[in-house]
Amino acid sequence: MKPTENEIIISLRNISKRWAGKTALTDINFDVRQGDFIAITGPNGGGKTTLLRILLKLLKPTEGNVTYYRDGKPADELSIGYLPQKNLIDSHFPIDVEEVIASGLIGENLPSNKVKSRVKETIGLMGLESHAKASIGNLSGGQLQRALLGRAIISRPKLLVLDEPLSYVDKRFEHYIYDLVAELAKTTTLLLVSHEMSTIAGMANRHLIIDHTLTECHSAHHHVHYDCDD
Ligand SMILES: Nc1ncnc2c1ncn2[C@@H]1O[C@H](COP(=O)(O)OP(=O)(O)OP(=O)(O)O)[C@@H](O)[C@H]1O
Repeated sequence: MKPTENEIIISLRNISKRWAGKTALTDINFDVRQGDFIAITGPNGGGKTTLLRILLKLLKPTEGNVTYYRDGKPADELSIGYLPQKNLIDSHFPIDVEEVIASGLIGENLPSNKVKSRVKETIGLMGLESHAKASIGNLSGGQLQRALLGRAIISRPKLLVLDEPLSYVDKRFEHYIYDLVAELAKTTTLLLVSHEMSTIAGMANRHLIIDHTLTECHSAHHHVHYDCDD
């Protein structure tokens, strides 16, 4: 599939990142367009998470610029839902599933009854009804992953950034997440980091390999070798 011709919502220009002299990313340039479903893959340590964090403005690049656009004009903010890699979460933080999911609505200024109904709906969507009051430290890896995915989607963001959404999720729920992502892709711009060759990356319309530099592939069969087939 060809990239969509819709308007640009994020542009990255000449992004480089170095940590203590070690280069994580070199001269990355790309645009995210509204309606894109972008799958990002690449070897361990290639810089995928670093790139996502720069794109989310959680991390400053050593060089280069990230610009958000709304209605074609540069904007300070963009509504983004983010599912981080599970190992970036402190699961000892004393917070329960309902609170984690509700925290995805911070800044939305919704009335409390609306917040309640959205939380309930999202908990149902994530199959976490029986764990709503469980502290996140007592969840299995897959349950925590679902709670974090619920937090990422509850605000119905314009862009959803998913870093390895299938890690820790069991086979049964994996299919459920495929279907959910397919459904979300109809209305939401998606950026998905996925290690392995997977059906989920096959749903994307653009495929990027990040191995310190960026390569955009024009077929979806590159995941095994981290190399474009074409
Ligand atoms: N906070 C940090 N301080 C120092 N170096 C870092 C930091 N975060 C990442 N790095 C380094 O930057 C490089 C890219 O890491 P990053 O986590 O972005 O890769 P990745 O492609 O997401 O890897 P993985 O597939 O293992 O998740 C690695 O060499 C890593 O050690």
